[in-house]
Amino acid sequence: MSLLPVEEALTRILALGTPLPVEPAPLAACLGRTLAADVAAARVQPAADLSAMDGYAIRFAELPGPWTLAGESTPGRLPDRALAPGEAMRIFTGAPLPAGADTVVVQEEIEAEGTAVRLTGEGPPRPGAHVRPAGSDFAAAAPLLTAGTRLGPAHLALAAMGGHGTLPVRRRARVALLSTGNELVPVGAPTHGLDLPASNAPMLAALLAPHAADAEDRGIVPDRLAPLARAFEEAAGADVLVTTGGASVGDHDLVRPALVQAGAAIDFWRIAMKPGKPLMAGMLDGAIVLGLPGNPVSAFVTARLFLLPLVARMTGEPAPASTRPMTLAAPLPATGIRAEYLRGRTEGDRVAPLSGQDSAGLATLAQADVLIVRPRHAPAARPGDVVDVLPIA
Ligand SMILES: Nc1nc2c(c(=O)[nH]1)N[C@H]1C(S)=C(S)[C@@H](COP(=O)(O)OP(=O)(O)OC[C@H]3O[C@@H](n4cnc5c(N)ncnc54)[C@H](O)[C@@H]3O)O[C@H]1N2
Ligand code: MOO
Repeated sequence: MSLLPVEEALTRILALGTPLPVEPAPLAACLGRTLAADVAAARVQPAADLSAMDGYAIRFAELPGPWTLAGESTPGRLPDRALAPGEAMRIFTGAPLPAGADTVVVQEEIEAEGTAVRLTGEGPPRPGAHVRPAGSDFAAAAPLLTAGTRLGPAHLALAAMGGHGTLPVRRRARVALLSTGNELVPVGAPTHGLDLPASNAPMLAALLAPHAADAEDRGIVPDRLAPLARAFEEAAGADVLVTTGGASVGDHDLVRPALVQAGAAIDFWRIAMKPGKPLMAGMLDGAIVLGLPGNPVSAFVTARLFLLPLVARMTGEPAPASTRPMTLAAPLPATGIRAEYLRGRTEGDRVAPLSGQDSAGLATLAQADVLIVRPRHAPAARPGDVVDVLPIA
């Protein structure tokens, strides 16, 4: 039995995925997304010289006054007249300066009685004081955001102020999840006897969520060829079809034959890793198919290693964190023909494997914050040796 090395499996899976089209998405849907094209301002900000304070618009050269009151300026509309010599206009924060004015005196330094406006304080220190000049935030067509920016709240606000209600990002990936197995029952349903909650679907949906991928749970399919093939045909409209279970060599492991019956082209099956050996990849009617093992930990590890980088490539999002070196706090045995991904827990700058590495053990998975990556044919490792770890929490 030949098992594909992990690196080659990843290369072949990534080769199946092409970046999804760039489309305008509403700002509310863009938080955390990666901008797919440069964005320029569609307007000038501020659109005119605006007051930064509540007070009086004057000519700086006419200080220290006094002035005659000449109407008022409020935000959102231009004053209906210019400032004549010797005049001051009442003005509010965010309101445009009348033509002829160049400075604002704050109202705390003014005494106004009827139309007489008098300076009571020191007055503005320089021409242009308390004025936000037109275009001082950004000019028309100014570059606002560059492609590749991970969009945060401030970027979204800047885009909105720049006149944009949408931003160009790659379309989110639609990932159909199919759980296979006669023993499975929906999550949260009462279990009788040997019923098993289909825990892989919520786990995979949660893994996918930060990577701009929407999981569509297509439910549970029994281990029978015809219903499996039918479910695969129906799910093929998704960008990626992910199955869990039925991927191994048992008599009830029918995912591969059912995929073939549905018309899928299988790229590879079975890889040199533990857990995760029965991984399968292929194409079905334009959808990429990943057949993950049913064991919950095997499904988690293969999704982390192969599914997440695939959707990140398709959606234009950064690939999930890669490995980093760390010092081992406990010994590890030599590995064989499969690379091993052990649930580990870090403490300070050291990492230790958790006890109990069975592929079905979710309690251990929930305690782990990294996978300790051990290459194939690695010699035994001792405390103090450096190993690669992959963050999972
Ligand atoms: N003779 C051999 N037996 C097995 C081999 C092998 O090479 N030769 N490989 C083993 C390895 S490695 C793995 S991993 C498992 C995976 O097999 P399958 O992908 O066919 O998974 P199932 O048999 O359907 O299920 C395994 C296990 O996981 C439970 N399960 C299935 N689906 C879910 C789900 N959606 N949520 C939670 N748990 C699920 C299922 O009940 C089983 O207990 O095969 C070994 N066998
Ligand atoms: O490769 Mo399996 O995933 O060890 O249990």
